Amino acid sequence: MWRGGSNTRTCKRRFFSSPTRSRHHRPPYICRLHSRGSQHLKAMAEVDHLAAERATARFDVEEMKVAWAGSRHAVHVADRMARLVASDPVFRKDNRTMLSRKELFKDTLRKAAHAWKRIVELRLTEEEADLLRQYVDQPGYVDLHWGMFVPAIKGQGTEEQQHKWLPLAYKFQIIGCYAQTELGHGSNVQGLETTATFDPKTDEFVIHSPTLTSSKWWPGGLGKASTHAVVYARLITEGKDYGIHGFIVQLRSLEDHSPLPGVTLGDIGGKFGSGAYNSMDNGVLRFDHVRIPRDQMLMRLSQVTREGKYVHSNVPKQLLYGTMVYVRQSIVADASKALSRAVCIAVRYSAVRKQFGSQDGGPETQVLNYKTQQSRLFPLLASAYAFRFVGDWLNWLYTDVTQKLEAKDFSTLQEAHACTAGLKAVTTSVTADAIEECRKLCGGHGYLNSSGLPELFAVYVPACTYEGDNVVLLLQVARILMKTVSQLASGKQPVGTMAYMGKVQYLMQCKSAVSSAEDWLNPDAIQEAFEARALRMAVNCAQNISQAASQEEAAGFYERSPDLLEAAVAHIQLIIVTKFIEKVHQEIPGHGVKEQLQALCNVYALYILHKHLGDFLATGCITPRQGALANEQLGKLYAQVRPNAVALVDAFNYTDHYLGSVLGRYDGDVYPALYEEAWKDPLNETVVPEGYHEYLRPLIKQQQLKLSRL
Ligand SMILES: CCCCCCCC/C=C\CCC/C=C/C(=O)SCCNC(=O)CCNC(=O)[C@H](O)C(C)(C)COP(=O)(O)OP(=O)(O)OC[C@H]1O[C@@H](n2cnc3c(N)ncnc32)[C@H](O)[C@@H]1OP(=O)(O)O
Ligand SMILES: Cc1cc2nc3c(=O)[nH]c(=O)nc-3n(C[C@H](O)[C@H](O)[C@H](O)COP(=O)(O)OP(=O)(O)OC[C@H]3O[C@@H](n4cnc5c(N)ncnc54)[C@H](O)[C@@H]3O)c2cc1C
Repeated sequence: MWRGGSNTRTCKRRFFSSPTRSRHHRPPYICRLHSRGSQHLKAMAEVDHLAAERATARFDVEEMKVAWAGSRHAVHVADRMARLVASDPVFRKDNRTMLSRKELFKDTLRKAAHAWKRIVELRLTEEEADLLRQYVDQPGYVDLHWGMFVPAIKGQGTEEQQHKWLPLAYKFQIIGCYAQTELGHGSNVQGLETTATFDPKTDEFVIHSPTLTSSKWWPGGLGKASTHAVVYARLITEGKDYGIHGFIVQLRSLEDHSPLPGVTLGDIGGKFGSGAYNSMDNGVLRFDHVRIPRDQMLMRLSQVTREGKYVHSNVPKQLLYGTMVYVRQSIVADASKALSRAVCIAVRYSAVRKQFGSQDGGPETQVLNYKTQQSRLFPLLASAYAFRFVGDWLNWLYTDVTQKLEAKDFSTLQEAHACTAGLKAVTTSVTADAIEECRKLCGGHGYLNSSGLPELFAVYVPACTYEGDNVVLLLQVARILMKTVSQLASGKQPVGTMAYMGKVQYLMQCKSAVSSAEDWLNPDAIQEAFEARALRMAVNCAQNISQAASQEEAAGFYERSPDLLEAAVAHIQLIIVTKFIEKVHQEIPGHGVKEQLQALCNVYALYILHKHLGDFLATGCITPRQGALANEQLGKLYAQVRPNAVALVDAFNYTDHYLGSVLGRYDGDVYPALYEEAWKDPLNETVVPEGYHEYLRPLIKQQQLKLSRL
């Protein structure tokens, strides 16, 4: 209805003849169209364009919301916080991609201050405050303050240090960040160059950046906002380098925010995408012999005495990496949020969008009905649910390991490291690719900022790099896999997520019993195929490394690292599949909810099997015929998901504000919204663009003159 040719033609004519005007003095045709748009929006406000889709759902959406959120309480709190944010004009974000970097940063400061005001006024609990910040949905210094600075002090500070610093941080009397990465080194933490040299004469550490490459580079919140940082530096005392340790360092005056003497700092510059992560002040920091009191070294794991003697508590030194482990597990939960947002937009829009299918002027086909659209989109929908459940499990594992560490039981440290590193790597890589796929699934309109997808991608994609580059993290998993394989011969039974490797005799020679497409619905068949694939890939790598007898083991590992990456991915995919199967085995209330989750679990597993068929065939876990049967079953599952697709994304319970997408609107009224949104662009503030008189008019006139001379 909005494609009416005659109006468009009128528009064009008048555009060319109109002088420059402000938006408030639009030519009549724009006002007419525009007000028609607004009236239309109003008239249609109560029309649910997706009602027919919602009516075909075969399960109780309210109960699915509970399964997704984890509990009825969680649904309720999230709902309240999301609405609180959506109804507050300060938290508006639809204009974000049009702001300059300075405006965007100031807007972030304003939102953070307003969020804090609301948290205090409403006396929100920690759970509520976290959710409120999540729904504000704008990266900023508070993420690092709460997400890394506070956890670093909690994890690595003594009781006394926590007692001193945490109350200041909790009340925002100081703002902190996590300053680890340097210009020259990020992945290689042991290669950091900043020094903290103990001076026994004054009982102080001298923090210094000896080279350009030792400049701290990247820490979020450092550039402009933070007053303090936990700085990671090489501890030097009595002339000896004891490696990397954490120190609390004040960077800016608490009076006027100016840098303290010896401190040079600023923002590192604009980043990928408009809006997006540019709201964050990632910073650069250099120290010129800055002195801090000795008691600002985080001393829970090791200490320096008044005399300068280094004392290491009887704990694994990797506990220094504890903050990264904590953040990695929270990033897995964030992956399901980002992925579910993109999928929600793509599913709703695919149900609204129609193309082809009618030869006689009748209704066209919803693009969601195309099998290709389903085979690209439904695995992503299933992955969002899979990541949600594995994220919950990882959170449980993290809590369990933390309790054990408190009791000085370090036996599960390796398991925590392997699972957080591996799951962080796989879920963020898949999510980043999936957001881009969702953009393509939305066709041309997906490329508009108003679809919300470009910004979501730009904000999300650095998750593949921060908190550990994904390749570097997967190689950590591979190393642990190789260690576990090498211990099998000595009879040591692997535990936790590696326990399946203990079935090595069976898994190395088992053959899948699948003989029909339906057989792939049996979770035992899936589990066995995934276990056998993961183990055989790991064992193959171990054999190849040891067969390179002339080489050192490390050199063999280096040579085989591309294969090792794939073995690590296979192991992590097994964990995700296993946790999804376990979830579906639990009692899940609500009409049809369990059946839907069962279908999604099968979609996830069979999609991975189909995508990595080469691995399954090469390791002899399944035959080509069984691979074809898996694909056949996948097609049947897509047909089962189709009538439930819109309701399955409704279960994420996202407000239109949080989604931030005209394509993903709950009511599906996409076209008027797209049309309306276009007029908000600053380029439409004048009908004749700035620059017309300088560049366009002279060009056109010159060409006209040339033509007239011919
Ligand atoms: C909807 C929108 C969502 C938006 C979401 C926004 C969320 C915002 C959240 C965050 C904002 C971003 C903030 C970013 C912050 C950062 O990036 S901070 C910097 C992070 N840096 C890194 O991650 C560096 C990565 N490197 C490392 O971790 C290490 O250098 C290493 C690669 C692990 C290597 O370590 P190292 O050199 O010390 O040693 P190795 O020889 O490899 O290992 C020795 C043994 O230690 C074990 N190990 C290693 N790490 C750990 C660990 N963390 N825990 C436990 N054990 C560990 C390793 O297995 C070896 O064991 P072994 O001796 O038995 O073999
Ligand atoms: C948006 C953003 C926010 C950040 N926030 C913070 C923060 O708050 N605080 C902080 O301290 N840091 C922060 N960082 C830094 C971040 O943690 C590092 O960038 C990250 O750990 C990767 O390290 P790198 O940059 O040194 O990458 P590099 O290690 O230089 O990676 C370059 C390439 O080398 C490859 N590579 C590296 N080592 C190996 C290896 N051993 N084997 C095979 N391949 C390898 C990588 O896979 C990659 O392809 C942030 C980064 C970003 C992008």
